[in-house]
Amino acid sequence: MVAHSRVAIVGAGAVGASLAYALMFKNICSEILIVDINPDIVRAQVLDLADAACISHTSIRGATAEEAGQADIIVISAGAKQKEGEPRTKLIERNYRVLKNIIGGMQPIRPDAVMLMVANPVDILTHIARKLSGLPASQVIGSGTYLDTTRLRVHLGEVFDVNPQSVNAFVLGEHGDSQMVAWDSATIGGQPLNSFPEWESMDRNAIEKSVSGKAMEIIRLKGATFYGIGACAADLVHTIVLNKKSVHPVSVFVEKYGVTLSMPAKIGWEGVQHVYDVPLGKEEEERLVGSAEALREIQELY
Ligand SMILES: NC(=O)C1=CN([C@@H]2O[C@H](COP(=O)(O)OP(=O)(O)OC[C@H]3O[C@@H](n4cnc5c(N)ncnc54)[C@H](O)[C@@H]3O)[C@@H](O)[C@H]2O)C=CC1
Ligand SMILES: CC(=O)C(=O)O
Repeated sequence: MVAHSRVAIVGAGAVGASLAYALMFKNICSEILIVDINPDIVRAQVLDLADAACISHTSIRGATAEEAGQADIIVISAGAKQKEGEPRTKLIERNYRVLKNIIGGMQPIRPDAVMLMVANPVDILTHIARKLSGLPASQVIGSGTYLDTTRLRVHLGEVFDVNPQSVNAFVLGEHGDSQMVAWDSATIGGQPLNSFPEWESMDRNAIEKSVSGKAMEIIRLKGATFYGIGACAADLVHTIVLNKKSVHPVSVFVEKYGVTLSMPAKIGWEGVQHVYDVPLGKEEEERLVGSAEALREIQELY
């Protein structure tokens, strides 16, 4: 366990609770603070999670927004979620108000805190959180396409009969409808994916559709997604707390595109330490620019 590793989770619904559960069993945080506008949810989640925390080395308690502003890492998972058939961008008006309220309540935010946005639409809210919090861009990260990339790797792991963790392929751009897969740079064991015999027969459009549509399939079947993002967000917190300098696709302000979107980034104590420039084919670059444009249209409104 790391001594200075207090993590606040603002928004204690299904996503916040799944993150807390995944995080406590990593045994790297001294304390998890649970914050929500609904005091009954805070009490219920803390009571339930405390029974699990007893078997880990992390303590858990309810806290105020003001206390959350003094945590080392502040995760924001508060807000409305999509209904079946609704794009993530449809949530912006409601979740902008929620975010504004939360950031207002957390002031003064610790200047060295790292803020991790999870609520949707995550790229736009990450852009807004940076503006409202006044924190440097490198300290305000969105979970972005980490979850989509995980979904892609799970799918490719099945196609190539290999552990998904050994698939090096990224989903980039928006955590949403305009996202794209960087196929040309995808490798397994250092070997480009397009040199494998499976490449020709692989329906890449169908794979992209299945990856970007996975959230909606889960929402249709059980109303929400939470374990996948809980594990991804816990991994990002782990990377920050231990200064692991691991590379994950996260939402961050990217100079090259002038917007907040997902690119692979090296992550450690101070948040994003470096953003990598993935080599893209011409068509891929056009699609990523298209995703940036789609996001810019909305981000410019805030
Ligand atoms: N980035 C990603 O990959 C994913 C993002 N999400 C997003 O995470 C968000 C939360 O989803 P769920 O946990 O399933 O929803 P939920 O409805 O279970 O929980 C949301 C929580 O936010 C709280 N909340 C609302 N306004 C608040 C405020 N002003 N201050 C503090 N707490 C407030 C509510 O009381 C509720 O407990 C949604 O926006 C959803 O779309 C969900 C899955 C994946
Ligand atoms: C809900 C959502 O954003 C996801 O599962 O990808």
